[in-house]
Amino acid sequence: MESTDVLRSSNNLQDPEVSSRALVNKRPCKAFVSIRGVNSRSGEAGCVTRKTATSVQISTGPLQLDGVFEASLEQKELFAATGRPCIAAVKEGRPCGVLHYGQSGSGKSYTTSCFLQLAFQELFKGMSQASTAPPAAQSSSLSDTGCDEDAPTTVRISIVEEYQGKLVDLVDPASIVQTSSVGLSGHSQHIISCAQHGSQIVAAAMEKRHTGSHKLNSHSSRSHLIIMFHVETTISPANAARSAPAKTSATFSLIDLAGSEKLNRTQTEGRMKNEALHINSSLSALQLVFRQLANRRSNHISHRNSQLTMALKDCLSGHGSLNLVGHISSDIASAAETAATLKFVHGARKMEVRRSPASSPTKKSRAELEHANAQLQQANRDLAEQVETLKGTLSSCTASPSSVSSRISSSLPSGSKSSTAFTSPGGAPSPIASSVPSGSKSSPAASSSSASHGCVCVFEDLDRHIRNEPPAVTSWLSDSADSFLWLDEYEAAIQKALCQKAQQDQANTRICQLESDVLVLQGQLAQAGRDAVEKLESQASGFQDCIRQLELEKSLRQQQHAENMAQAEAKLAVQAADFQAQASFLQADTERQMEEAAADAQSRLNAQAAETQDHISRLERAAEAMQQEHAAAIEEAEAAWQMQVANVKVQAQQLQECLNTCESQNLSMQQHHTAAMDAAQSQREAQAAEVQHRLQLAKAQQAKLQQHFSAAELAADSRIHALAVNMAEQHACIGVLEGDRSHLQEQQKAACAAADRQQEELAAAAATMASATAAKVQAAAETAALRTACTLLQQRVTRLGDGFAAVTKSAKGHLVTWGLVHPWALS
Ligand SMILES: Nc1ncnc2c1ncn2[C@@H]1O[C@H](COP(=O)(O)OP(=O)(O)OP(=O)(O)O)[C@@H](O)[C@H]1O
Repeated sequence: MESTDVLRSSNNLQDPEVSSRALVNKRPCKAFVSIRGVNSRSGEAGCVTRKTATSVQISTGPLQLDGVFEASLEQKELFAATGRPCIAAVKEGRPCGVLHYGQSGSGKSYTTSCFLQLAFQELFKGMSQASTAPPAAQSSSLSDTGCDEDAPTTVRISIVEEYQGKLVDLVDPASIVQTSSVGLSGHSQHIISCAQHGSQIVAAAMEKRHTGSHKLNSHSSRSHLIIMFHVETTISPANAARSAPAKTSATFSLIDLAGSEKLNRTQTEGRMKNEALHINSSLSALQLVFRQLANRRSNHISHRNSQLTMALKDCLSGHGSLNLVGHISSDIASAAETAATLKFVHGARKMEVRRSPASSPTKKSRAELEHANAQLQQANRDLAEQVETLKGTLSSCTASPSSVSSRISSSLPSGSKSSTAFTSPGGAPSPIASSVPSGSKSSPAASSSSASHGCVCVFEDLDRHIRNEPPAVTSWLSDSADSFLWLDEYEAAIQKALCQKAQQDQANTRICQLESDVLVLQGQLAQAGRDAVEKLESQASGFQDCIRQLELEKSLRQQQHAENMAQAEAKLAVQAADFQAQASFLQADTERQMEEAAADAQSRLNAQAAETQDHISRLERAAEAMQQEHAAAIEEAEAAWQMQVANVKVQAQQLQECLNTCESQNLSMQQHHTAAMDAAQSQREAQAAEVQHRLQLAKAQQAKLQQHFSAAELAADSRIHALAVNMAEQHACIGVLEGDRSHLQEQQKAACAAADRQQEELAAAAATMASATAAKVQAAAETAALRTACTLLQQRVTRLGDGFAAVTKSAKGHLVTWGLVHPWALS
């Protein structure tokens, strides 16, 4: 269905009238996109691709739109689909708009500038087609610039920007642009006569537009640009015969929005950040209006939230229509912005124009009247300007006819400035010549010098002749054309003058018409004002009556209130007495009830006391049983405890015995060591004494021997001689003594060796004693360890005793808590 529509609309692109009708008859808003970046037809990857002529492919699937275009290839096609139908519609009197929306740097301003050139071409092409003037007049009305000055369509342009919440007229900055109930007002309007003229105005205005540079665009628009083409079309008589209005007027708005910006992507600061905030806020207001229009349940449309939405009001209400062009980039980095733009553009297709509130008779007629009044005032101003210009021209002609004549004569070829200028080729006086006063028949130059009223008379006569005998004048002019070429130019001048006069007449007629319209409107307004005043007066008198009635009602109600109060007081007194009686009755009743309750409570208490007693005895029995159980349990626990204590004691005794054994061992070791030491000492002393004794014996023997030797020597001396005999004997005796002495020496050596052995034995005994000492130390350490173990065991015994006491106590506590035993029973 959608694609068929689009096919049809693309066929209709060649026929603006048909497509414009379609545009108005269908949804008020159509959505298009222009993709920039990757060439989607080449199949390169991007966040969005062109699927068909009316759909795009995004990550979530295809998205249906009214047209999809490649920014780099299809600017003209985009204009043909969006701008051209609008221009055709606006010529039929229906307001239209093209809105360029998208992220910063997506190509909105670039496309808008292309659109402007194409729109100018389209506007003026349309004009020449619509013109009903004869071809000769058309060609003659084209000026040197190619501008069509006589076309039946008037195009006025206004260029306004919304910058930081303010509206600025970019063509005439002195104008104060405001919003009104019909959209924007107060902006200057400038008639454009041709595309070139329009381009010049736009170029001058664009220089004043606020722009700035940021990361995404070095020439970024900082304002929303609103270009309005106010188009007034005069419908030809043929059309008028079909009962169409003679004149239509509507506005075509071309809007280049500033780019929606994410501050972190553009990285703007200071003034530009502020601008971005304003831009985003007015874009939000626009999105809100679009959402409200798309939501059928929304009755209020917030056009007044921003100037931008007020500028679009015309297109989004009544018979208006809007073509929304979303500019997107297929660049992956811009995927989020592209998705947001597509969402907005696609959502806009659901919009519906609200006709009900706007078409309420009073509002509609008032808005229309205001609009018509504004248009008439503007037209009046324009016409007054034109009349002034024409008057100026005429007065200059009247004041110095010589200048006109001289202009005419200067435009004539030099050879033709003769007295035959106003005669026919055959010498016959031309109809013009015959009408020209005699003084002016010689030559234009002569006429300029001769008559002060010459030129005006010439024009008036010419006018009369042309009006009375146009065929004669035309045939005369055509006959003369070959021979007197200058007459062509003269004729052109005359034609031009006639045209100007006709324009003046037309303007005067239009002024009269407009003045009468204005008068009618003023009359209507005055009447409406009078009606309103009468209505207000009647309402005021109605209100007065109402007030009087209300006051009457108020006094009546006050009286009634006083009566009601008296009645209420009487009622209250009766009620108070009733209450008093009721209170005394209630008191007696309460006392009785209390007594009954007390008796009842007493009996219940007695029963409860008996029950409690019974319960107590039951509890006591239970407590006794519990106590017995508890005593048995305690006995059992104590027996277990005793056994445990006995075990521990046995262990302690064993340990003590072990300790005693160790100590006795230690003692015996000490005794053994002391005995060993004493034995060793006494043995050593005995040996030493024996050695000493033997030494003494040896010494005594040696002394004896010495004595004996001395006696022998003395005897020998005395017996020198005697001894000589006995010398051998003596020598033998000496040998024996020597043997004794060596024997004694050997004995001494043996005694020394025995003493050494004794010494070694003593050292061994000392070593034994040392090892015995070490064993004693070890035994002492073991004793200490045993003592520590004993202490620990004793502590454990103490702890176990404490634990047992705590367990017993808590068991008793539980018994008391559970009410199984009375505390006194435990105590
Ligand atoms: N279709 C296109 N072909 C070639 N160049 C383009 C095209 N569209 C945009 N550009 C270039 O890209 C740049 C940014 O474009 P433009 O200023 O139109 O973006 P913008 O959407 O209006 O941005 P902003 O919202 O910031 O004003 C300009 O230099 C413009 O010349």
